[in-house]
Amino acid sequence: MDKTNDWKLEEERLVQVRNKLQARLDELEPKVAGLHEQAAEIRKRFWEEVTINTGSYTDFEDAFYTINQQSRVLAERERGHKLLTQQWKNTKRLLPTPYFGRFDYKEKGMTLTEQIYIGVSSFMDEDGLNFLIYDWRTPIASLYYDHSPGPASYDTPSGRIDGKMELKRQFQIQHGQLHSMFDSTETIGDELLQQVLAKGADSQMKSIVATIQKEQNAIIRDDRSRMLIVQGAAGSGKTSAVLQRVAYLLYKHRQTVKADQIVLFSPNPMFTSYISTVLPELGEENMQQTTFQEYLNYWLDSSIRPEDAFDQIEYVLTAQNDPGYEARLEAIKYKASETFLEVLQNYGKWLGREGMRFNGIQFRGREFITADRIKTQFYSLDQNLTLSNRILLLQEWLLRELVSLERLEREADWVQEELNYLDTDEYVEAFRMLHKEKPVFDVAEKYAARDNGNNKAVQDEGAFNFAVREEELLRQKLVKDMFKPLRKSVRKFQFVDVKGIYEQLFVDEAAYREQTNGAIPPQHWPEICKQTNAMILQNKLFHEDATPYLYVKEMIEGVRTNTEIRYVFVDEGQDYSAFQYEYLKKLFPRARMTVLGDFGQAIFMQATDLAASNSPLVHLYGEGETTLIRLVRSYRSTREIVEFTKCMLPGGGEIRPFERGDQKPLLTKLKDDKLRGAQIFADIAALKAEGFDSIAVITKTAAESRDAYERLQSQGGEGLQLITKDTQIFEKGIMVIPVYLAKGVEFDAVLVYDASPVAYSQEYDRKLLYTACTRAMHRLHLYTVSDWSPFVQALPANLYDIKS
Ligand SMILES: Nc1ncnc2c1ncn2[C@@H]1O[C@H](COP(=O)(O)OP(=O)(O)OP(=O)(O)O)[C@@H](O)[C@H]1O
Repeated sequence: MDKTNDWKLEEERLVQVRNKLQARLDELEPKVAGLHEQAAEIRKRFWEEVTINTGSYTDFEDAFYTINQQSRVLAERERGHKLLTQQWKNTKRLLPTPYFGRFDYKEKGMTLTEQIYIGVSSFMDEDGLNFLIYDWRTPIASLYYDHSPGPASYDTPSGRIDGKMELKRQFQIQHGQLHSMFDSTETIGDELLQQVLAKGADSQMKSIVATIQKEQNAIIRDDRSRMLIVQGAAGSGKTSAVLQRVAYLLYKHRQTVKADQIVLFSPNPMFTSYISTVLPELGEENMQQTTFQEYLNYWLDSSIRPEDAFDQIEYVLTAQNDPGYEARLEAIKYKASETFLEVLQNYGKWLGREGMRFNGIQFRGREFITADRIKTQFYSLDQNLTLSNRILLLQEWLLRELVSLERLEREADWVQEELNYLDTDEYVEAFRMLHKEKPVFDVAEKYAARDNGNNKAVQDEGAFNFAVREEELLRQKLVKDMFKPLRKSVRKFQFVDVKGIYEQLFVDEAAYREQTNGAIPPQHWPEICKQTNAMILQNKLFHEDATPYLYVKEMIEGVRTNTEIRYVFVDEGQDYSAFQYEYLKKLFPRARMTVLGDFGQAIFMQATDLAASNSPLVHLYGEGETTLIRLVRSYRSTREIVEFTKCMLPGGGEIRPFERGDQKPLLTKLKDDKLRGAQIFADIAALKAEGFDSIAVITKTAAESRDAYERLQSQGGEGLQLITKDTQIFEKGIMVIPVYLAKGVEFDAVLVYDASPVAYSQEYDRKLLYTACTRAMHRLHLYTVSDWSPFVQALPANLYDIKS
C-alpha cells in the first residue's frame, strides 16, 4: 500500500467519522434542547403540582411526599440533562479535530490487529461496542505516548496487556481537513512537535495532548506517589504536563474526584489567567486556583498584615545600601529553613511550660479577667495536653467565667443608668418578649383579666410584677448585648497574645537560646530582632515571618485542615520554603501533592531545591512515598536560545534543546539610555514586522520596569503594557515586565532591558538573568549601556551575535 493510498484511506475514514459525529450531534441537539425546556418547565410548575394542606397530619405527609417526589424527578431529569449535554459538548469538540493519532495494535494471542485512533474524548459507533475514537486518557492510549512500533505493553485495572504495535501515525486535522500525516518510528515523532513548537506565543497556554512526550506521560499518569516532585529545566513542559495531569485525574477518578477537590498554587494571579483555558479546552472544569499569598492574607487575623513576596524581592533587589540589608537577607534565609521550623517546635514545648502570653479581658475600662489570671489558669491545666488542647480548655473556662460575670454585672450601676436612656422601641421589644414568656405572663394576664378591675390589689400586684420582670429582662438583654463582643473575642482566641508570643522570640540571644532548647541564632541576630519587632509594632509582618507566625498561631490555636481536597499542585515549587510545605501538608491531610519547579529559576530567597537528596520535600512524606522525575529537554526556546541560556547555569549541561533552529541571541551595546530606548523601540517594530506579536521587555525590578516603560512611551510606544504585581489578566501584546512576574509565562521575543553588571553581577542575579532569557521562544535580545554582566561575558562567543 503506497503513501498516497494511505492518505486517501485516512481521508475517507475522517469523512466517515465526521459524518457519524455530525449524525450524533443532530440526534443529540433536539434532546438537549428538549430536556432543558422540560427541566425549566418542571421547575416553573414545581409548586403548582404541590398542594399543601396542613389540616391534618396525613395532609402534611402527602404534601411532603409530593414535594419529595417532584424534586427527585427534577434531579433525575437534571442528571440526565447533564449527561446528554456533556455528550453533546464532547461530540461538538471532536468535530473539527476528531483525532490526532493512530496506532495499530495486536494483542498477544489475538489474530486481529486493532486500529486505535486517539482524540480528546471517546466516541463510539452506533452499535455501542466499537470505539471510533479513544480518549487520550484511556489505559490503551498510554501506548501511543510510551511506545514506538514494536513490542508494547500497557496496564489496565485488570492487569497488564502485552502485544505489538504495528504502526504509529500522527495527524494534523483542522476544521475537519487532514493537513498532514506522519508515520513515526519515534515515541512521539518530532515532525509534529516541530510544527507545534514553531508557532507563536499566545495569551493562553495550549493543551499538549497530541504531542505529550514519554517522560511527561509518566508525570501525567502517576497515580501512586503521595508526593510527586518534578524538577524540570525552563520550558520543559512542567506546567503543561501538570495541567494534562489534572485532566487525566479528573477522567480516571471521575466517580470520586471533582474539579473543586483539586487545588493549584500558582505564582501570581496573572499566571492563573494564563493557564485558565487549558482544562476547558480538554472538556474539563478548572481546578481551584490560588496563591500562597491569598492563603496567608485569609488566615492571618486582620490585625496584622503580611508583606507580599513581591515586595520582599523588590527589597532584596534594590536595597543594597540599606544598613540593615545583610541582616534582612540572613533573616529571610533563616526563617524559611527547616532549622527554624525545629526551633519553633521547641519553642512550642517551652511555651507548654512557661512564657505564654495572654491578653486580659477588659470591659468598660475595667480589667475583668487579668492576663495573669488567665496565665495561671492555663498553667494549672494538665501539662501533658498539647498547647492547642489546653487553649481549648482555657477557652471553655473563660466562657464560663463570662457567664458568671455577666450575671453579676446586671446589678451594676451603669446598667441602671443605661436603662434610663433606652428608647421606647427597646421597651416595646421587652414587652413583646414578655408576651412570649408564656407561663409567667399568661398567668399574670389571665389573672388580671379575670378580676377585670374588681380586685385592685391583685391587679396592682400583677402590674408591679410585670414592671419588675420587664426591667429585669431589659437589664439581662443590655448586659448580654454588651458581653457579646467579649464572648466573640474569646471564641476567636483573642485572649492569646500571638503577636507578643512571636515577638518575644526576637529579644536577644540569651532569651532565644533559653526558649528554643539552645538554638544558635544566625548572624546579625540583634539587628534581625530589631527589624522583626519594628514591623510587628506597626502590626505588619515581613513576608518571611508570615508563615512562621501562622505556624505559631496554629500551634496554639489548633491547625486548620481541609479534608475535601484530594490533590494539591504547587507550580514554581522552588519558590516555596520548607516551612510552607510543612504547612500545605497539614492543611490538606488527605491530599496527594505534586510539586513542580526548577532550581535554576530559584529567584526568591526562601528557595527550596526540589531534587537535592536532603530536600525538605523528600522529608515531607518520606522517601518511600516520594517520586522524583527530572525533565531535561527544553521545548519552549530555539536551540540557539537554549544553548545560550544553559551555559549560564552551573550544571546546566544536562539541559537538552529541542532541534528547532533560528537566529542566535543578539547583544546590543549602546552609549546611553536614550539611544537604548530608541534601539529597543526600533527592534520591537522589526520583530512585529516579522510577525511576532508577543514581545516582552524584561527588567530586573519594578522600578526599572517603570523607567523603561516611560522611556519607551516617550519614544511613542503605543499599546505598550506595564505589568505590575497587581496585573490580573495576561494579555498578548508588547509589555514591560519585571522578571519575577514573568515566571511561568513565555513570549515570542524577549528583550532584556539591562544586561549590565549593574543589574546582574551577584551570584544571586545569575538565576534572575537565566529566568528572564528562558522566557523567549524564538528571539532573544540583550542590551547594555555599559559593560556586559559577568554571566554574559562568561559565555562562549559563538553562542551569540553582536550588533555592529
Ligand atoms: N509535549 C509537548 N508538546 C508540545 N508543546 C510542548 C510540550 N511540552 C512543552 N511544550 C511547550 O513548551 C512550552 C513550555 O512549556 P511549560 O510552560 O509547560 O514549561 P515549564 O517547564 O513549566 O517552563 P518554566 O519552568 O520555564 O515556566 C509551552 O509553549 C508548551 O506548550
